[in-house]
Amino acid sequence: MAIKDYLYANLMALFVSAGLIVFSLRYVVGETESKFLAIQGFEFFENRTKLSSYLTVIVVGLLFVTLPQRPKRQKLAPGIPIVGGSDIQHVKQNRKRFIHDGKSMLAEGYRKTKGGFFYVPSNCGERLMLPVKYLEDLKTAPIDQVDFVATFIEYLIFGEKDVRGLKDFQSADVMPAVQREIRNAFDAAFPPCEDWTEINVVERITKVVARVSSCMFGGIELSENEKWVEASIAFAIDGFHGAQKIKRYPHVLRPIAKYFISEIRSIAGHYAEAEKAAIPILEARQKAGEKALDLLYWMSDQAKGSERNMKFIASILLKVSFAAIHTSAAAPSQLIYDLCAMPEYVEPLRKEVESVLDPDGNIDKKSFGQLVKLDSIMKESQRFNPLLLITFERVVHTPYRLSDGFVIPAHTHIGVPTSSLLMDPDLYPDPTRYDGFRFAKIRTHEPNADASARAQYAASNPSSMSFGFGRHSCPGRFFAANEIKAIMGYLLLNFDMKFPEGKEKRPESLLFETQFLPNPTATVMFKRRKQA
Ligand code: HEM
Repeated sequence: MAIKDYLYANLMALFVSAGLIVFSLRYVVGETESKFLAIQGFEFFENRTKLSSYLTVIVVGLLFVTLPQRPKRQKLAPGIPIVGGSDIQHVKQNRKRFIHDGKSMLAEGYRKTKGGFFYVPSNCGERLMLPVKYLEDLKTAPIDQVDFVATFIEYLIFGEKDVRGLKDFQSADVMPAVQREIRNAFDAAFPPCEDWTEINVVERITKVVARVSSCMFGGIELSENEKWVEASIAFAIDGFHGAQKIKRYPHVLRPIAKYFISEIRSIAGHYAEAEKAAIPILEARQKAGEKALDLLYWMSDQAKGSERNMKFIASILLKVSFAAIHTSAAAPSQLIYDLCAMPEYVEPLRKEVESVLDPDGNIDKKSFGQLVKLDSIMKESQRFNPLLLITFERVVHTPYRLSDGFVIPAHTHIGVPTSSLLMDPDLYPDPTRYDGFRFAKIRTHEPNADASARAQYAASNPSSMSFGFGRHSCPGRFFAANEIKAIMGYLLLNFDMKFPEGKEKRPESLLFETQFLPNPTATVMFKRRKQA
């Protein structure tokens, strides 16, 4: 069976490899003249036998080295419906459809099964969508059986590293420095906006977020390092595009193919930039015995054994930026679009932010929790435009039995259809109505402290799955919540905004596989407010 799977999945690779072997063997016996190689001036290979031996060794080595990486064929659990039909023709069509229409496919599966099990075809096989009642069973499942890391094709490029420890980092302490940096970041990323000025929202807000997040990562020295900030933005983009390109290659060829993909080749440069930025900061602190409140200090302080290596710490910093920047930039971008479409929310939010400012014009540590309306509209904005349609994504490697006996077959991508849950009328009454203060009302009127806590932006629970759940739930969500509040607070107090004339429709989000991204080309007019 294993051999059959392997042949099936890597047929093309085997053809290519077999071709190369035949080619090299023919070379050994001297039946082929290589004019091409001669023209290209490969004098190095003066001896054809040598060349053929190299090729043979490379190809055979490649097959052996990559043999364990073969994809496993998936078996489907009996009786579970597949969105769009279960005959192979429809499944194949729907795998393609999922790339740009996954949201409605998930909604269909969720509606028809009333939140039960269903499969949704995708290019990583038929993904099994789980009812949320099983999250408790799975949240502590052994990592080698219910695997989080395997869901990220980017890890092929970046390598793996468990960064869960991040949840213990106290990000609230860096918020005063972060707020000072927000002013600098807007000055650098935004034009003066003395009059109405048209700005590409996603591009500029990503720059602001990258800089502000860098302040949390490594203080002002890191956030003012333009090369680092650029590298941290590009790392995620190259990682994403590189991963999309490498996915087109059979597993057996990926270890080689990655050297021919420009985005993946650029990644080495981003690591070098991370080292150039982080190592001098770490060294200076070590020399001076200096403590700091940022993530870099915290990581170096927590590092044990081989982790104490500065290059290693710099690489982790870059990987955290991958998880942090584009995710946190999406939220304010979507909220800006919402506020331009529903300007009636602007004044109440401004008033709330003004009411908690300290004499320096900052939001202090405790006051972030008092921004109930802002927190609420951030959550409502995320409910309508969740960054990820599916969360709690895992790969189940071996058959996994749930508490009621249902067995998830081996080699299955599982997940929760978050975008559909967020529109479930049993969880969110009148779900298609945008009610910016829906969660603020719950927090103000709900006597039950638990229900009130569940209505917070950073909550992670079976009805609020945007930050995942369980042992891999997003460790950066509390920082993200405060960072987005501080950025939106600054924007609300310092800018008026509106859609450009003739483009008043809220820009639609861009759907790609499981991602639902803020429209990357949309623009908004900004104008600086006159300070009283
Ligand atoms: C609004 C912004 C953000 C969103 C929507 C978001 C969403 C998520 C989601 C859905 C997961 C997977 C959880 C699961 O499958 O159970 C995750 C994991 C992760 N997030 Fe976030 N995230 C955000 C911001 C951040 C920030 C600011 C940081 C870092 C400072 C961060 C660091 C991480 C890390 C390191 C993981 C992997 C955790 C692990 O390996 O166990 N995220 N995030």
